[in-house]
Amino acid sequence: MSGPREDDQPLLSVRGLGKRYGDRIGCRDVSFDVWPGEVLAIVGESGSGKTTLLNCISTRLEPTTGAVRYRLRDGQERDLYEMSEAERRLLMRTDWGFVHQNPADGLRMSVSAGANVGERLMAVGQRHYGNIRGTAANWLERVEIAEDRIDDRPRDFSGGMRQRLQIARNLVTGPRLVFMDEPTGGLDVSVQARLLDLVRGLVADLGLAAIVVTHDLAVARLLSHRMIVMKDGAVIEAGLTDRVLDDPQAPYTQLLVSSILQV
Ligand SMILES: Nc1ncnc2c1ncn2[C@@H]1O[C@H](COP(=O)(O)OP(=O)(O)OP(=O)(O)O)[C@@H](O)[C@H]1O
Repeated sequence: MSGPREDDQPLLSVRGLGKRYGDRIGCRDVSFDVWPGEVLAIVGESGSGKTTLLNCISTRLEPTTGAVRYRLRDGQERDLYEMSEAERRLLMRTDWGFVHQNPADGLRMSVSAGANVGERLMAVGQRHYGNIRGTAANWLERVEIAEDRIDDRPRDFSGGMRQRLQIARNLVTGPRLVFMDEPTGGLDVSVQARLLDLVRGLVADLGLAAIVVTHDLAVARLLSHRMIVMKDGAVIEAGLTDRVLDDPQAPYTQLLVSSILQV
């Protein structure tokens, strides 16, 4: 799959990004671009620095070195770490989504499914109760949650339903970029397959850009246009997903790919 490039400027540009935890390296000298409508996968084994990188580019963790630039809706490009805290918070609310591996981290477990989706609309200024509930109901349907569950709480949902609800909560405000941290981790294989299909369809329909962290090459294959492979905090290979998986260049990537094929 090749990424749509209807736009000639990247949405997000990461340059020379590094994060140290004391003497320990989280990630180092990472550079890449994400284009509008493109899905980028960050893959690598446990401890390779994927989560550190995702947190640094989504402003959840301040990098030690480097820059992350983001192109706003008005076309202006801004360095995320030169923005004020208030500007960053606004961006996170209006332009970005963040799908956690554990839905409990991204949902309010004790309020209804409808409210979980609806309160995000209120956070961006919508006030009309009927419209908010209507939009929430519509989004629940889009993520295949039955209409009669709208007043149920996510703590009474299955793992797959919770994850689909978290996705609806993130997409309802029409973000341009969504970060996903192992979005299918911890789910049964059949549930994973269905969720991946759903995410793939939604991302394509909405023309969303997404950055997906996964240790699972099958997830990268299914969702992403392009991927970067990390080892010991550094990017050791990057390219179109099909190219990297079908013809890996770095010995480490060859090992990763062949170990999956043997399973
Ligand atoms: N808060 C922290 N304090 C110290 N070291 C950390 C911290 N968080 C991560 N690290 C270290 O940074 C390196 C990268 O970790 P990171 O969690 O980013 O990897 P990962 O690829 O996301 O792994 P996993 O798939 O297991 O989540 C590891 O050596 C890890 O021990």
